[in-house]
Amino acid sequence: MQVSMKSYAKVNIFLKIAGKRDNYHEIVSRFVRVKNLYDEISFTPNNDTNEFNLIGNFGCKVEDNSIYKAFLELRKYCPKIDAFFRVYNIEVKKNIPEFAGLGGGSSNAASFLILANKHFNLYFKKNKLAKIGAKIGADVPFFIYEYDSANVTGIGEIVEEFKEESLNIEVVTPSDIKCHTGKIFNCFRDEFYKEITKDESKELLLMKSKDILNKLSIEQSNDLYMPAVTQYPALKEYAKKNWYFSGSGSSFFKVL
Ligand SMILES: C[C@](O)(CO)[C@H](O)COP(=O)(O)OP(=O)(O)OC[C@H]1O[C@@H](n2ccc(N)nc2=O)[C@H](O)[C@@H]1O
Ligand SMILES: Nc1ncnc2c1ncn2[C@@H]1O[C@H](COP(=O)(O)OP(=O)(O)OP(=O)(O)O)[C@@H](O)[C@H]1O
Repeated sequence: MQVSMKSYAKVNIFLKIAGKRDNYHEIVSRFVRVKNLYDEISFTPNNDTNEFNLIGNFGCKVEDNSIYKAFLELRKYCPKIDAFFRVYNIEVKKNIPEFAGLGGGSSNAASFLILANKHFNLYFKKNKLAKIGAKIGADVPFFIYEYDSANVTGIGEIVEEFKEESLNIEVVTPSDIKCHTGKIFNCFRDEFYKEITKDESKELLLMKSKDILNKLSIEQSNDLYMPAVTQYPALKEYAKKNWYFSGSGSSFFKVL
């Protein structure tokens, strides 16, 4: 018996900083799922290692993997999953590039929690799964709710569905530039710090994604763009008209 689900990428139509919270930043952002770019996560039988077994093309050790971290968090609420994952594998067909501003690791963690919630009949509600997910990464709550478009605030834990037409998004990820999220937030804090006003925030959160991109430049739409270009100057070569920057990068995207 096999269970599986798609683990989508996301882009940030806009990402503005609204304040600081310890060494994190409060954000005001529109997240949109990219329906044609996803990993596939499955629980598959025949794990003969008698321990947690994660199969997939990752750039990090198992103990640093967001899926493993999600497993450890969920096990606190449901110890029986330990025995299950000694005889079942977690297999991930990776398509989302890492360090790309596409939420790959966060999306995988959320998909693991959603799949396990169903498979083990835990009946945890979305807000409980989102609370568990928030401990693993700031973007995990967005993926837990499974909205196509959402307004995300707080440090990523406040997720409100935004109803709009389904968007067709094209993504380009420079293969040779790996953007470290923490490094880019720190550069923003040190060299580019400013906070969005309440009025501007209110206006953007009400606007359709296409209208936002027609109104704002790449620099205006994402506060992390200039810090990213400062840290990784080679990004400039990829900046083209009507292309925008997702999260902390390195990906650019276009709404078709
Ligand atoms: C840039 C975004 O991807 C936008 O969607 C998110 O804000 C970042 O989400 P993420 O990659 O899941 O971030 P995490 O892995 O939780 O945090 C990585 C590092 O980014 C910085 N960070 C992250 C999120 C946030 N709201 N403020 C921050 O300052 C912190 O230094 C943190 O140590
Ligand atoms: N399941 C996973 N899939 C991809 N990367 C993962 C995973 N678990 C941990 N990581 C690690 O997380 C780090 C960042 O990867 P991730 O893909 O989440 O960054 P990102 O694409 O920049 O996401 P974001 O949009 O949140 O910044 C890398 O070191 C990567 O190896």
